Amino acid sequence: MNAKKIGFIGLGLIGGSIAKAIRQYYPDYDIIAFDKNKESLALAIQEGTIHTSCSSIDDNFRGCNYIFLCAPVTYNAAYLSQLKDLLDENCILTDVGSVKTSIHEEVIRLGMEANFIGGHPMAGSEKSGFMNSKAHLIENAYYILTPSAKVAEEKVDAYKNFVSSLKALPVILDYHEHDHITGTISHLPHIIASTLVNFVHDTDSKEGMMKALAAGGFKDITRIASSSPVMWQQICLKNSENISQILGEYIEALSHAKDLVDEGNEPALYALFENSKDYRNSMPNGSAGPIKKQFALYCDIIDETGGIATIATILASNNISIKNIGIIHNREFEEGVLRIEFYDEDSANRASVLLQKYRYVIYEV
Ligand SMILES: NC(=O)C1=CN([C@@H]2O[C@H](COP(=O)(O)OP(=O)(O)OC[C@H]3O[C@@H](n4cnc5c(N)ncnc54)[C@H](O)[C@@H]3O)[C@@H](O)[C@H]2O)C=CC1
Ligand SMILES: O=C(O)C(=O)Cc1ccc(O)cc1
Repeated sequence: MNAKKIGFIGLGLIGGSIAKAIRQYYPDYDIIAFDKNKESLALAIQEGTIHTSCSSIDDNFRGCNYIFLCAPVTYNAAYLSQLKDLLDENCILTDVGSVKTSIHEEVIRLGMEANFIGGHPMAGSEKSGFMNSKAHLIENAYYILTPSAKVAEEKVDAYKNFVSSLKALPVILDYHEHDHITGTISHLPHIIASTLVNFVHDTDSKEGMMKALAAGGFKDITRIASSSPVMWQQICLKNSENISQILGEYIEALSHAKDLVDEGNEPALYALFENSKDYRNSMPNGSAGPIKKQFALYCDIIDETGGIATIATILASNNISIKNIGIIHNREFEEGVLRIEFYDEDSANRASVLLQKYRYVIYEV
């Protein structure tokens, strides 16, 4: 296959991860990038992820087969006009933004539909920047494509195949539908997480007891409150209609929950938690989806020197690699447990069987 030229505008967590995946699967492709952060570009050159770092959207971008817009959503749309005269007829112009209607509207306004296929990898994290990017970030994750009305079928097929070749799972969606779906399953949860964290901050005592005692449940549902403020500011500005409507409906759901508490409505409160438990448990547990599945188990451990080393040795001598390991102290595990994270499900299952053989008590959460 002919080596292709790929351009990136924005080389942070997502741009960097896609560039690294391309470098891994297509080592001979020419990758060029522009980012306002010069240090990221220097690091990407040094690591061999990109060949050319650009100080603006300049002539280097001519002749690209693909151009990925990977900056926060407002900037992606703002850069389209600078790209217009640099695109070949065959170039596939795409973005990775979390909101799609606004960029499609700008593409239509500028007459760039024949080149544009919107994109959105449903993978990421609360971390940002090139230094946190990873070649396998999009692996097994759904990758939504929103083709423009006037883009040729062959371009859509080529892009779908390219996404699959990077081990992501392409899904075609209408861009309006995309913004309603992500408004509900991604944008609303981020707003809930951030307002909840701020609520604790604002209502906590001077001594910060709430902060000190915040348990696993609070931390689980607020992890994403640590995400990039500029990215989420721009998502809220660009998907405001959907988010406002969805927030309105969600506030009604919260208000209904308050009514049940005020009434002391036993059956309805039970049903609230039973329904959520059943539906949450029915969600696929594969690695695809916005939150990558973590393959972790929890293990009781006596707090003594060498305790962790013994477990690490048992696992290592059975060729099971540990991704992360650490002691957790919270209300669920009063005595403190060891949390061990693995790279895949098979390793987690083998570790569980093995450690139980050595009489460790294992919790799979
Ligand atoms: N973080 C996540 O989990 C996900 C983010 N996205 C989308 O991906 C896009 C990028 O997000 P991340 O990579 O997470 O953010 P990031 O903050 O890690 O990367 C953004 C990059 O764009 C650069 N940048 C910012 N403003 C710029 C400008 N005006 N000109 C040139 N470069 C500029 C930054 O220096 C940074 O390197 C956003 O549109 C976001 O909506 C999509 C899926 C997941
Ligand atoms: O960290 C997480 O779990 C996320 O939710 C990441 C994420 C953030 C923004 C997106 O548009 C898609 C995925």
